[in-house]
Amino acid sequence: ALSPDQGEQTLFEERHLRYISPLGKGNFGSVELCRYDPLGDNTGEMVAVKKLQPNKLSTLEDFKKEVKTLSVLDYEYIVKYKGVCYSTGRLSMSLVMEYLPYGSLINYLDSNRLCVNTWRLLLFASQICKGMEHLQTLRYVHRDLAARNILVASESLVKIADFGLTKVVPFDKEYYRVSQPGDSPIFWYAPESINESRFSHKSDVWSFGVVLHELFSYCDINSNPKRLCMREIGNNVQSQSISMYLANILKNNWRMPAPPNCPAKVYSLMRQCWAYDFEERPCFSGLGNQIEAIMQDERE
Ligand SMILES: COc1ccc(-c2cccc3nc(Nc4ccc(N5CCN(C)CC5)cc4)nn23)cc1
Repeated sequence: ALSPDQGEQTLFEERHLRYISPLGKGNFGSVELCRYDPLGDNTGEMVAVKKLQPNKLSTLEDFKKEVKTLSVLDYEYIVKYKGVCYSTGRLSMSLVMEYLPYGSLINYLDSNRLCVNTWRLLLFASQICKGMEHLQTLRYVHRDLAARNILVASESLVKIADFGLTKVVPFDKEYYRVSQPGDSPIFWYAPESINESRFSHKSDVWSFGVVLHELFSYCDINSNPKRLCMREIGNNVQSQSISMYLANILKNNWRMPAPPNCPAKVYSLMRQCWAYDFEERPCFSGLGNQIEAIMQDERE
């Protein structure tokens, strides 16, 4: 169990957690929709329960760090932590979070592209940007910012989820270096993350630029970052050398093209996030200001 000094842990009793349906699977384990119904009369609240499957990649220790990370993050653009559930007998534990009814941003945009206009895409972008700004104030680096990890709470609210890869930047450094990269989402990675496993707020800004591209592509599978990069690299490249080819084309200043009908000012934001030199990339607060300015223009 997490010791009491690691923040208050609301304990959910497994016997009151009623399984309803699967919400998704990842290399960490699975997330299920449950109703927490201690009264047993179906009046309990719906919750998203992330069950840990300890395997070679993710251990109980990693999971406890993820729980700790989420439990200290209390912000409107970050998925809400509710508590933990220790399963009787079995070693594992579950993370209990608020349930966001609209699901992942990818599914939402793909099935609502006709009724989501530029202004709403910019609203979502500004919310993600504010969420990232909050993470930065706590010296957290997300390391896996991608549309697949953004959840939709309502037609006008999205939240950042999945802090499985999040790390705290040491107080005496400006970056976090990862030892074993594992199965990394390299198509969302900044060059220094691909080449040196170096992660910082500025590498999160690079990934934010990729999320902007996903937003303005309405998460269309045909313009998915992996597909666009692999088309440039050549689909017949062996898998172990893909990151080297990707690092090369980025070094030679190739970048993903603007999504169809993407406003020039928005594509310019993406290109700022994709500056090769991380010192030239904007910070999240500066990005937030630029997005709000473009929203003003879109409003008129
Ligand atoms: C990788 O998979 C997940 C799945 C769920 C979550 C998660 C965490 C924390 C809160 C939370 N709320 C929802 N809501 C949600 C709603 C609907 C759906 N889909 C409904 C339609 N189905 C066909 C697919 C899932 C998925 C998630 N998902 N969710 C995170 C990662």
